[in-house]
Amino acid sequence: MNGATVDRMAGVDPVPGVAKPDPILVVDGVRRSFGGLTAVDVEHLEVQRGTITALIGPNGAGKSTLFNLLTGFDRVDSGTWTFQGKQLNGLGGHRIAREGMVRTFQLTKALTRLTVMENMLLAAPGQTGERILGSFLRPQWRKQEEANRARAEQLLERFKLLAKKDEMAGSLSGGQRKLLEMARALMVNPTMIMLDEPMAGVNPALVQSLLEHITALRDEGMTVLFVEHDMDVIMGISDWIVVLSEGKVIAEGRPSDIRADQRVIDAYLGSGYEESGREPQTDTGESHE
Ligand SMILES: Nc1ncnc2c1ncn2[C@@H]1O[C@H](COP(=O)(O)OP(=O)(O)OP(=O)(O)O)[C@@H](O)[C@H]1O
Repeated sequence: MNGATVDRMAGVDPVPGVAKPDPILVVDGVRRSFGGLTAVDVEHLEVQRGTITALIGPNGAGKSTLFNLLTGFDRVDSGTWTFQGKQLNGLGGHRIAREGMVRTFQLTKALTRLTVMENMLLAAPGQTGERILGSFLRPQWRKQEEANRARAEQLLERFKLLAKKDEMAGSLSGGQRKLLEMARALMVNPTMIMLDEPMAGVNPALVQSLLEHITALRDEGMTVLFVEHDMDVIMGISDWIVVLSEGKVIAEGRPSDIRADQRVIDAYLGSGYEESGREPQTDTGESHE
């Protein structure tokens, strides 16, 4: 399961902005400021199809903001990005999800007062607006609903949540909510999944299971981009790591490249990381998304 056992990035130089052989996502000149603060300033970034890529960096580096911009939950000040060759600027989150790029949130968005199944069905394609049409085309609508329910059951089974399908999402543990969040994201059958801190607040017993789910998605051909602070997780499953600091990509490479990169050690990992193999000293407080 370790990204290091197969080099999916063979021949790619560990240089910020480096071109990839088969990029699914290409970001150019994406900038976003809040008042006088430049939160994101990414000159060029490519994400290789079919890999697990980690986006790491200190608190406030701009990781969540970049996720929000690319997935249509915030607007860029300038810049463009393409997903599978299609420019996504200006599209909202639902449209972008329909293009095949979905994301999860740092603080899970599971609706606590709906059941697990209801949460899944809400994430299904065609949930917004199409119900009105559905009232005129009821048989098709019912067929769609049945297909959505079947897919939801399949995914809940995969994520070991099927037994909980009629329970309120609010009754799930933190880790189970993360699993539900992943299952929900998969309802639209995406090509790429972006996970914002999938391990935050997860009981260690479930971390391994989440890791296996993430690597399984990659092994089935999906592209995974994830933000995470846990260095063991990052180094263990990533094919490639992108390091953001003050909104800019300061390094990218394989885990072995990143571990040895002096700029990354200075900006994020801290001296002593290499010897101890420990997590960097960072506050992972979830004050915002
Ligand atoms: N809506 C907002 N309004 C004002 N400032 C914001 C907003 N969102 C983010 N910021 C600021 O932009 C910078 C980047 O924040 P962002 O949340 O993207 O960082 P991050 O790398 O995801 O951090 P963390 O690891 O703590 O989640 C921070 O200085 C943050 O305070």
